[in-house]
Amino acid sequence: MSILVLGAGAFGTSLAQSFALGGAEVTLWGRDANSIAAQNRTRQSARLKDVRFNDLVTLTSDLPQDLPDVVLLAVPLQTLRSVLASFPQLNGKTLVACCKGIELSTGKGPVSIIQDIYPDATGAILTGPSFAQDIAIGLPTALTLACADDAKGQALQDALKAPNLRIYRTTDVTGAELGGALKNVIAIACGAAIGAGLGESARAALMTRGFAEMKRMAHALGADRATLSGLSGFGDLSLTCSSTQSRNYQFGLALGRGEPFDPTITVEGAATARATLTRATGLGLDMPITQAVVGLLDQKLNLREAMEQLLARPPKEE
Ligand SMILES: NC(=O)C1=CN([C@@H]2O[C@H](COP(=O)(O)OP(=O)(O)OC[C@H]3O[C@@H](n4cnc5c(N)ncnc54)[C@H](O)[C@@H]3O)[C@@H](O)[C@H]2O)C=CC1
Ligand SMILES: O=C(CO)COP(=O)(O)O
Repeated sequence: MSILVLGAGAFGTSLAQSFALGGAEVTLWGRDANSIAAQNRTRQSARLKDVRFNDLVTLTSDLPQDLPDVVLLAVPLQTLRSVLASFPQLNGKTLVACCKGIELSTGKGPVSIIQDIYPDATGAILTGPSFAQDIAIGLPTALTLACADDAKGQALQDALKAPNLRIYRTTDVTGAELGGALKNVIAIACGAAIGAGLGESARAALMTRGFAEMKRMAHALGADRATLSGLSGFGDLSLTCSSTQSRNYQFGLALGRGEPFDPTITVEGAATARATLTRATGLGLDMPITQAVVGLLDQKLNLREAMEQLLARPPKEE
């Protein structure tokens, strides 16, 4: 079995390492030729601590014409369309999105983006509660693989083997995409609440009511509510809203403390909050926490005002 991983950041590196440990020959492609050459020389990951590449991982910055059938796409969601478009040899392959978010310019998730560019490809998404550093050092992790065609999903599930990964399967692509995308927005809200000293009770309220927003949007877009209760939804929401390993949560903490945040760090929830709010407005959905996050990002609200707005909403049934 051979696999290509596009994107040699944290997540791409961890998946390459894990599937190599499972016996696959993995090509890990990164755009930065100098960094790839250095990692090839040292066999140490530049992105993850204490990770020495397995011998079955080949690093390259030069994508061959002839590609393996299974390609994992581990680049930030907002760059996915342009990365796909720059490699026409991806046409017809099984393309597995390993990114979380909603595209700002179209309101689409990663599998729809894949289908836009390569209608003949098989699109799927691998998502769920997983920190790259944990995966790369072999800690046990469970993920969701969503593919609309169940037979192809099953073949992919069989192919993607790693000793520390347990991969569950679903055909609900929309539900899996939305869970992974929207949990990052709620994690920013939770980080902001903790950063501003509003306390653990406030965080629990934001997580729970944030989950209600996630399910509301998923239902409106035809997803199965049960998917949202699984690894890709509730599972990832609970991890991301409670761990300082999460960059979305860290970004929220900085917002809440009024501190700057390194703009080069991948924080998918920021663009996704804006894309989600636009989509929700179009669908006539009430998503007050997402709206508050966008207000904070756009500096139209401060944290006290955002909390006051949420608390002053008319009473309703849970
Ligand atoms: N880091 C983690 O623990 C996890 C990350 N993810 C998801 O994986 C996706 C990627 O995130 P990370 O690997 O963590 O981010 P990262 O910031 O560590 O790496 C992103 C990689 O994408 C590359 N990249 C950025 N723009 C590019 C472009 N235009 N063309 C080619 N390459 C480009 C960068 O050079 C970098 O190597 C995100 O959607 C994230 O939500 C999912 C689960 C866990
Ligand atoms: O998606 C993740 C955990 O499942 C990683 O979260 P961050 O992108 O917030 O670091």
